[in-house]
Amino acid sequence: MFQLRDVTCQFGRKLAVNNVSLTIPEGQMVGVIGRSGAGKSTLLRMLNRLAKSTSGSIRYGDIDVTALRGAGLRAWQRDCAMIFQQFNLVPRLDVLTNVLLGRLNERSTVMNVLGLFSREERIEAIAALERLGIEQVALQPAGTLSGGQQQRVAIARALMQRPKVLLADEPIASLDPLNAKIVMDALRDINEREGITVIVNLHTLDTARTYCQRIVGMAEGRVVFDGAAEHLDGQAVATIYGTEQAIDETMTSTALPERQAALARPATPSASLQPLVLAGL
Ligand SMILES: Nc1ncnc2c1ncn2[C@@H]1O[C@H](COP(=O)(O)OP(=O)(O)OP(=O)(O)O)[C@@H](O)[C@H]1O
Repeated sequence: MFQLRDVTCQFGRKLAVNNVSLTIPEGQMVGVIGRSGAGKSTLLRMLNRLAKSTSGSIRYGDIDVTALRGAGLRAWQRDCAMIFQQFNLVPRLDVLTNVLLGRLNERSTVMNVLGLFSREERIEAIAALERLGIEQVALQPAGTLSGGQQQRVAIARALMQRPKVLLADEPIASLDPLNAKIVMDALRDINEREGITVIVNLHTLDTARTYCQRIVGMAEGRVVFDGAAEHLDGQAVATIYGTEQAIDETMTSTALPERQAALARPATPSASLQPLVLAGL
């Protein structure tokens, strides 16, 4: 489990995250919400050490995350995968290679320099793509895919890391509601089936309510709400978003009419061997 004690991150005079203490048991799906600038991204980035805390302690089980360096830090960043709003794929490389890049940290430098991936690694990458319903695009350049497809590739790449924790920094902020639903369903499925802890920053309140067992609300760097979705009442929302006015949650809704929702369900993975053949297996 994660244990954060009095964690602070300061940029110059700006306190991006201010004295945050949280305990996150393994296997939870946690939504972090708050206004722009509340400190959500900085909090997530400190968890996998893309950002360094200024003070306080972050532990994951026996690991003192804040003290990690070198090989220990690389191992942690493999265990703690992250996906981003802008997908961060290599657009000119094909989808399969992008997914295989999730394995780079575990391989020898020679294998990496030669760009060699084993048959087992390729099969695992195809299986990850199948699970997300996009195995048919395995050999297309990643940059030619739609945003929703690209985010699914990013999730497949994260799965290749065999992570213990999946951090998602506004993964649906650039997607339309249909693709947002596909991506959030995939994150929920990974959380439920593998028991991987998922911590996801969200702008849309109703998405947090629908998908997250636990919601953490941030305002000006501090945690101002921490509880179950059903306890997120009007007063809590006003504290998080700093407004007395009721927020119209349907404005940013990811809820879909039933017909569109049916379209959003990933197709059953095809029994066809075509992607494997295409991938040279
Ligand atoms: N590298 C940085 N250097 C200076 N200031 C930063 C840096 N990163 C974040 N900040 C500042 O810290 C505060 C928190 O930023 P952060 O990106 O964590 O907020 P956020 O809640 O994720 O916002 P958004 O929803 O817009 O992404 C903001 O005021 C931001 O300008």
